[in-house]
Amino acid sequence: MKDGKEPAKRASGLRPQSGAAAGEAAAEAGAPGASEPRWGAVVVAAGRGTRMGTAESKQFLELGGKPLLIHSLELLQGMDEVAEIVLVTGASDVERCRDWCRSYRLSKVAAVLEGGSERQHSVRLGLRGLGTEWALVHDGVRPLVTAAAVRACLRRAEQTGAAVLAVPVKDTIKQADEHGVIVATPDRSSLWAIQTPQAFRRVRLLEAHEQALASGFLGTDDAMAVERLGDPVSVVEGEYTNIKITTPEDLPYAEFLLARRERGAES
Ligand SMILES: Nc1ccn([C@@H]2O[C@H](COP(=O)(O)OP(=O)(O)OP(=O)(O)O)[C@@H](O)[C@H]2O)c(=O)n1
Ligand SMILES: C[C@](O)(CO)[C@H](O)COP(=O)(O)O
Repeated sequence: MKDGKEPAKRASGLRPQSGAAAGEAAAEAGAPGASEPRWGAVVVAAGRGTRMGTAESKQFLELGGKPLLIHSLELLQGMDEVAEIVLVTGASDVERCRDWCRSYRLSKVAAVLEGGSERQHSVRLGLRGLGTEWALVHDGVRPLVTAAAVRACLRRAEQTGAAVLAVPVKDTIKQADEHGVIVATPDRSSLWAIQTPQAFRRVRLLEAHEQALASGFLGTDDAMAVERLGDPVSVVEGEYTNIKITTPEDLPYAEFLLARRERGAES
């Protein structure tokens, strides 16, 4: 992986027309949906998965018979709101990701780009590859997000400018000092566990990430970059099943949730 400060390399055209260009063409032609907001998606998959500890990066491990990453790409591919997708991955994985995009017929994937050393850098590089007014950012390791949840997040962002999926915290949360002694118990009623997608006006999010880079700020999600500019970011209640595959026990749980979903039980 290269350092995030270098410019993003645009792929040599998995899909020739950018979402913005496609939207303009549709508007000119008076096509249905021409006036709908056109979303671009950055799917980040350039992490090393150190907490998972597998030789293969977790985003490429098999889930339900296909690489884990493909699940959320297929979901976004199927959503009318999404005009184009930029996939960001590690330097040595770009070619196999391009191959998968072709074989899984992910025609909305306009580019597969090389990411940066931190999630924040990967997002910024991905945003530079999009041409849409609105941008959502999704972790490639959250394969179980549903279209209903994504849609709710996008709709709220269109109303407020910025929105993220989240679920209310179920446990009591404690803050402990360096000796492991509790120092505070924040009021759980205002605490949310934050997920992706996170949705914004693309130019504002890019500006937020560029300012974060310039000032050496490193956040663990995209909202943090926007919050520090003073912009309000809304939380949209999502689903507890939208788990991030992070540690080994997450994978069999995801298999269970996927199988249950495929049997037609609740999501
Ligand atoms: N330099 C990075 C780091 C992370 N990510 C992506 O950001 C998402 C969330 O990150 P996380 O779960 O922390 O993934 P890893 O960084 O791979 O995991 P770990 O922290 O255990 O190494 C993942 O889809 C991951 O691939 C990325 O694109 N570029
Ligand atoms: C963005 C995120 O998914 C929100 O929960 C998360 O913060 C990214 O992963 P990490 O484990 O914090 O690196």
